[in-house]
Amino acid sequence: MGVSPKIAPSMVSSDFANLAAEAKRMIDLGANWLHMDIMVGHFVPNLTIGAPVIQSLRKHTDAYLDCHLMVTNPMDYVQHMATAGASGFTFHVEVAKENWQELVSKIKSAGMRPGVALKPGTPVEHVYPLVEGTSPVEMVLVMTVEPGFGGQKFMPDMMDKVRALRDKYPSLDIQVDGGLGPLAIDAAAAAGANCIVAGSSVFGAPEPGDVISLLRTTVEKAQPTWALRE
Ligand SMILES: O=C(CO)[C@@H](O)[C@H](O)COP(=O)(O)O
Repeated sequence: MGVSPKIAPSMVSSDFANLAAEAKRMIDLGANWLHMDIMVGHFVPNLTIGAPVIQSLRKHTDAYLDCHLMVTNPMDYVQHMATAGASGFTFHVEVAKENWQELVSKIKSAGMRPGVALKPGTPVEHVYPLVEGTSPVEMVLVMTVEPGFGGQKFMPDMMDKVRALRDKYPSLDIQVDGGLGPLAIDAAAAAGANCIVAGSSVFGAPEPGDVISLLRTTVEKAQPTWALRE
């Protein structure tokens, strides 16, 4: 199995006034990626950060900045995010429509890694063409809450999507995001997720490093079972 666990604290749960220090703390505690939620008041009813904050953070870290764009017009943000120093650019399939190939090419040409996300109500089949295209995405993000806010409850029904993706694409990065922590990780890892986003469970823990390492070891233990199931 070629996919390694990638644990990505969701920085929307961090202290934004101390973002550089929070980012360093997470990487020092064993995080692989930093998950950056870009919300601009449409597509989701919340506002967080944009390219200027990514640019500021980039001056303080060389970590992989895994950017999830909850926007209706992802194409408009590709160059801004690349210039700011984003590493991954994940857009939503619900807004990608027929121009997704151009969007993926643009993301790659700008030097970022493309991913596609789907909301809880979106059938998993909608992302298959983007994984199988001539210029495919490199990660699928299965939302396990309605996007927009941290601290919501994990939706176990979404694991059918993760299982379907893992059975179809053994070496694809499959990310889950929303309500992940010590209680939900067993289900997510067993289904086949290897990229784990966790906000409140990490930042709210007395020992965030213990949560990061539990998330990682649970994925590592589940990995050998993925190829064995019927
Ligand atoms: O993108 C989102 C929500 O839209 C997530 O990244 C959450 O911010 C994760 O937070 P928790 O559910 O882990 O608290």
